[in-house]
This record gives sequence, C-alpha cells and structure tokens, in this order.
Amino acid sequence: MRIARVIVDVPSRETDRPFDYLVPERLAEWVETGSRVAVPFGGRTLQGIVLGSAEEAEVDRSRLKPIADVLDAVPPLSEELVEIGRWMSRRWLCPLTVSLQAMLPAALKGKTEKYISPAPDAAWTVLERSVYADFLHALESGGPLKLSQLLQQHPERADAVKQWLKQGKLEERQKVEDRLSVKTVLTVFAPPEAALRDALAAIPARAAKQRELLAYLLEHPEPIAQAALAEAAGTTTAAIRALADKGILEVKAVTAERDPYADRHFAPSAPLPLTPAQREAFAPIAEAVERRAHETFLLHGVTGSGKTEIYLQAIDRALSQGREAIVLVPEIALTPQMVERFKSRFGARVAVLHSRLSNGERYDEWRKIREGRAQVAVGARSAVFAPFARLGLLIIDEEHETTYKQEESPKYHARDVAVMRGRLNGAAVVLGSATPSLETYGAAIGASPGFGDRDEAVRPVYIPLPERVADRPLPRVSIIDMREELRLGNRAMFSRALADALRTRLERGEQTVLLLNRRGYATFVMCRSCGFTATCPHCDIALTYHRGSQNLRCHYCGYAEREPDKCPSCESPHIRFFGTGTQKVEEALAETFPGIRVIRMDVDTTTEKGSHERWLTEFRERRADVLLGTQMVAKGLDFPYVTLVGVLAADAALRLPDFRAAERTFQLLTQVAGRAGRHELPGEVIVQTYEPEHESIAAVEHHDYRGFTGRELGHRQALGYPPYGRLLTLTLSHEQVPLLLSMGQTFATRMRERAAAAGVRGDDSSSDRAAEVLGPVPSPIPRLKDRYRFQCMVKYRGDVDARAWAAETLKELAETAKRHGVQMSVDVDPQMML
Ligand SMILES: Nc1ncnc2c1ncn2[C@@H]1O[C@H](COP(=O)(O)OP(=O)(O)OP(=O)(O)O)[C@@H](O)[C@H]1O
Ligand SMILES: [Zn+2]
Repeated sequence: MRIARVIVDVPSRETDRPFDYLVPERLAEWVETGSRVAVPFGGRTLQGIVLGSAEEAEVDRSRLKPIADVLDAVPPLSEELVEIGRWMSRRWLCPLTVSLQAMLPAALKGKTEKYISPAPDAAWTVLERSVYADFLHALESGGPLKLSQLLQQHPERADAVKQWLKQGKLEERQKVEDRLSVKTVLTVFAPPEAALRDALAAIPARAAKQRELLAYLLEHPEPIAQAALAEAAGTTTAAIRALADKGILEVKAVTAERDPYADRHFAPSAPLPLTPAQREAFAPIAEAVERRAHETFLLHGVTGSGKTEIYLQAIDRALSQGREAIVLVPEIALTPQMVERFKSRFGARVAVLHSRLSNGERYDEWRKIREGRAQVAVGARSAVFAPFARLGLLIIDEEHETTYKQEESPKYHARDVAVMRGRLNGAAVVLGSATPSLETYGAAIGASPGFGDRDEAVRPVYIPLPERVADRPLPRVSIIDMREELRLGNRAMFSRALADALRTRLERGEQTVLLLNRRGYATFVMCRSCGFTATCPHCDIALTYHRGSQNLRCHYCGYAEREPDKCPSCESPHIRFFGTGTQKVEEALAETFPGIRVIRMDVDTTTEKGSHERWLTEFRERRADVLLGTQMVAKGLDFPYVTLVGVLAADAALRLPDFRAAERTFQLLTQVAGRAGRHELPGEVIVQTYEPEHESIAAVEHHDYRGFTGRELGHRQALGYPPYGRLLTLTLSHEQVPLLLSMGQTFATRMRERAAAAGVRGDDSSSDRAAEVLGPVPSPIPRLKDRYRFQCMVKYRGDVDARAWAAETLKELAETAKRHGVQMSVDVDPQMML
C-alpha cells in the first residue's frame, strides 16, 4: 500500500508538517498531489490536502492510519498550486494548511460533521426509550442523524446523548462535508421533431396556449428552463404542465450552473486599433507572451491612457496560443465596468471571481476554470489562485492598491504570488497603474532594490504611457486653500470655486464626481465642553455615529450604543458629531443647489448585493448630476459626461501614523482626478485642502508623479523604510498586559541576539547589513475585543534574513503562547501600519 503525505487542516504551528497515511486500494487511483482527503487525526476526522506520496513512511508503518475518503473527483489543487502554497508559507511565515486553504473556494472548505446512530446491540431501558422516542424513529428509519442538527432541535437532550455515546449505546461517525448547495432548475425537454409535429396536429385548436408552445419548440428544440420557456413562448407554466401530463414534453430537475451574470447582456466589442503609443507599449508584452517567457512589466500609464485596451489585446494573444489569463482588479464590486469590458470582448470564456458572489456561484465559476471551460479569470485578490493549467498571462490592474495584500493569515501579497506563478508557468506578468507603488516603480527604474523576496527580487521592465488616448489632455487641477476661504468668510463645505464649477455643470447638464476622503476622518462624537470622545469599551477606538439608526457603533467589533444627548463625562449638552460624513455633504448639496440629483455611494448605501452596479448604471444613464462617495468612487470609472471632479478634505488621511500616508494620498487624488474629461469633453478637478503646500497634494496639481515619487523615495531611503528597508511586525494579544510585555520583550531580545550572532548591526540603519528591533509598544489599536495588543517591529536591510530569525523565534515562543492563550500574529512586509 502506498503512503500519502498529508497536510491536515489544523492551522497551528505545532501541527505544521505533513503526516503520513496509508492509501487504501479502493482509493488508490484517486489520491494524487493536491487531492482533498478526509483523514483520522487525534480522534477526529479532518480535511487534509495530499502533498505527495512516498514509498517509505517516516515512522513505523504499522502505526499509520488509512485515509478515510477522497473528497473530490478531480484534485482541487494542481501540483503547481501546491508548490505555490509551500512557497507562500515560507514567504509570509504561515502554516502550510493556511496557504493551501486560501486557494480553495469557500464551498470546499469542508467542515467535520458528526453523525450518530444507535449501536446495533444496545439495550435501552423504558425510561431511556421515552426520552429517546422523538429521534428513535428518525434514527432507525432514516439512518444516522447529524449531531449538530439534533442538538439544535433538542438542546435539552445534549446530556443524555453525551452519556449514551459514552456508554456505547449510540455510535458516532465523522464525515468531512462541503458547504455546497446544489441548485436545480426545472427544464423542459422536447421530443424529436416528428413526434412534436404529430403532437401539434393532435392538439385541438381551443388549446391555443399549448399549440403556441409546441410551435415555439419546433423552432427552438433545445432544452430550456420551464420559466424561460413560458416567457419566451408567451404561454404559462400551466400549459407546459398540461403537455407534460400528456407525456408529450418531459420536465426534469437539472443541476444548474449558477452564472452570476446570466441575466446580463454584454454587447460584443471588437479590438480597437491601437494608437502609436499603445502599440509601442503593447509590443514587448505581446512578444513575451509569444515567446512563452516569464517576464514582469510595469505598465505606467496615466489615467485614461488606454491600459485596459492593452490588457485586452495581450489576453487575446495568450488565448490564440491556447493559453489562459488572470486579471486582478482591486475590488470587483466597485469596478463593474471592468467586468463588462472583459465579458464584452471574451464572452463566455470569462469567469468572474469575487467576494460578492454566493459560495455556490463562486464555486461554479471556479469549476469553469478548473475544468477548462473558461480561459480568462477576472477577479479580486484571491483570483490570483485561479486553477488554470496553461497560464500564459497575469495582469494586475491598479497594482498599487492595498487590497492586494491580505490582512488575515495568510498575509500574502497578490503581486508577489502573480510573479511566482508567472515564473512557474513561463507566463508574462503585467502590473498596471497610473500611480505605481513605490516598491514597483523604484524597482522598475532601478532607484531601489527589487520587490518581492530577498533571494528572488523582481525588477519589472518599465513601460511608460504618458499621454491620454486621442490627444485628450489630462484635466486641469486647482488646489483650493480652505484656510483662505475661511479668512474670506466662507464657512460652507464648498469653496467658491467648487460651488461655481458645480453650478456650471448643472447648467450644462454635465456630471460631477465628488470624493469625500474619509479615511481617518470618521464621524466621531466629541464633547465641546470637556473634550470627551466616545470610544468603544472593548476596542479603544472612536465610535462612529450612524444617523440612520441614531446610534454609535464600533467598526471593529460591532458594539453599539444609543446616541447620547449629554456628555457622559461632564453632563454638558454641548456634545456633537464631528467630521463630515457623506450624508452631511448630501444635505449641503441639496441646500446649496435645490433640485440637484445626487447618488451617494458609501458603506451604508452599498451593502446590498449588486447595489454598486445599480448606482453606477443610474449615473451613467445621467439620471443623477453628482456621484458622491468615499474611496469607492475614485477607481476605474469611465463616464463620458463627467467633466468635474471635486475632492473634499484631501488631507484627511495625511496625519495617520503610517509612513505610506503621503503616497496613499497622492495616489487617491491622482486616481480620482483621472475620472474627469476622459472622452470628448475636457475635465476639471478641484481639490479642497487645509494643507495646500503638502508635497502629496501640491504634486497633484501638475500631475507630477515623477517629482513626488523622487522626493518620497528620498525620504524613505533616509529612514530605511520600504522599498529600501524591509519590515516585519509581530502583534501579540491577550487579556493581560504584563504577559504581553514579557513575551514581547523576549521576542525582541531573541531577535537582537540572532542579529548579533549573524554580525548584523543594530544601530546604523544606513548600513546594508543592519536590523533594528523596535518595541514592544502598544499597537496603533491598543485594545480589540477586550484583548490588549502589543507589537514589535523589525526594520532590516539588504541581505539580512530577519524573516528566518523571526520564524525560529516564533517556534521558541509557540509553546508559552499556547499555554497562556497569547495570540501571535506576524506580518511580513506589512502594508497597513494601523
Ligand atoms: N486605441 C484606442 N482608440 C480609441 N479609444 C481608445 C483606445 N484605447 C482606449 N480608448 C478609450 O479611451 C478611454 C480610456 O481608456 P482606458 O479606460 O483603457 O484607460 P486606462 O488607462 O485603463 O484608464 P484608468 O487607469 O484611468 O482607469 C476609454 O474610453 C477607452 O475606450
Ligand atoms: Zn469595539
């Protein structure tokens, strides 16, 4: 019997190694690398992934247990993805099962279910029988009962069930079950044409509906959903039923593929003739795709320069070679236009993957890819794991976006994963942006070290695209100093310039996008008498005021309390809501411009599935004058009548304690400015700020990416921040502070010892062999859900392998952490410092 190496789904550092299992003969042909299996583990049955097989076991063969079951007909992970998983675990220091599970669609994250059934020879007392009666029948007639369901229906039976299990009167069996729900659709099957004609002749004229139906089926004989048929033939389901009862038609429940875009029509689009600039940018990418060579490109094209058309044509190249492509977009729900452009060009060959789909829909889209029925995957971050077998091209649009870094374990960056998949597949990788991240840009122009891992640093080929298509100018940008407005007596939310510009747009029937930069500018509550601010009692962060429900809510844990009418601290009635929420802006717009039609897009108006898309369609159809929103209106929109972009509170995020605050501000402003004047009508941008002289804001006026970036790279280099130095943070959390401090100190001490042992300097951050260990200090969010949080940060340079030290140190601390219930979470190359 063969032996399989299995990684069991227990996400802890202690069990983070493969375990050997016997492969029973009956399963032999199904167990491959990447198979999902159910295995016995520590008295339970758990899901695992097969990493490979071996002839000889690492322990005594007689002690091995057999694999209980194989869970899929086709292994959900290819050998390549298993390889990617191993690499991710080394790269971001996480257990292997965590990396592997991240690649599976949620529907395949099997859960262990317990079933109970009566032991065949159990002797029941009369009393037990009476207690047992209500599920005895179910057990004896219907086989095993799901324990979780039973306890949900009869919680009062929990103790009895436990006892009978102990006594052996009930038997327990475990099974790994997927969270799949299969959808079926009633489908009508017509008989062959001759039989259909005979039937039609036999139906009396007064049964007009039935006759129409058969006539329709003569024209359209393919199987069709009952509801769709009734609608298409202009009849009723009753008529269909009647014909089915006569045995003329067959109506069967058929497993349906859930297509989230089934009810959408995408007008086909043909490739546009590329402009000379586009052609020049396209050539090296197409050439790499044709050579089947792995190469990474940075396509740095200003907003509206036609990057998307280049992506489309590059994909076309890959497809014509029988290869496949992945396109990542920051957040698909926010960029329905992107999906539309890919669907229009490639139709049913496109699978779409994102978090707004139901588990079932996502699973079906994923299967289209795994089974070779789709060749293009468009999706958010995790679509980088699309299980293609012949990958030829990977594209990351808006490559600078923070959403490409996952904030939970595995804390991977999709950009690095894309490059690694490109390497393993001989595929081209295109990183596109109007505002590339400093990591990518610095590496591409040779100003900073390559991004990615230390020993596999990436230097993309730099492809600039500095002009918009068809000689359209970039919009004119004006920076408005709001302090000046105040001095001139304007206390309104809108500067005179913005108000005038808005009015002109209303007169001309043109449209405006208004961005309220709300990050770090939450609507918090403050007492103007004593300075009290309302914070969450569990998380130490400010509560946010929600006008709809009139309560204060914590965005981290969901805690809510009623809106106060006086200060809880000093009882003053002068407690008020600070900050400008989108709702307030909406009210101000209505006051200033009576009759104005505003669409507001923020977390409150977009919780419903498909809501983004509806709002954007409404706006595109010019049923509104203004699209007002938070960050979500800044990306990817391409509307011909938008000629004005206004930014309120441009500087709101500048003071956040994050060294990337300036970079993020510049990117956001440049992106939103790029929504204006993308078609025939020229665009204008008005940026309101209290800090007009700040580099990140001033540079937007002249679309000066290069100037801003040059200066910012200088600051980063001086301080040893990425892309020059690297960071690694460890966050520890527990209910008690002293324990956290002592564990944090141990971590810091061990790390310093390891640095010293490696001959690395800990003081001089300008040296190429330097590593600095900072902390432990309270985290930026010092308490979350009643747990205190402390962090250590390691800043290191060049060829210093601080990650390996961290891995060793974490292993040493694992036992203590487990004993005391301290959570340790490590982030390699963190993107968010908050
Ligand atoms: N070769 C071309 N000929 C004519 N029009 C084009 C061509 N390429 C692109 N366009 C049009 O120019 C506009 C901008 O192009 P596109 O949206 O691809 O730019 P982008 O660089 O992806 O923009 P952004 O980064 O700002 O989202 C679109 O309306 C697009 O249809
Ligand atoms: Zn909270």
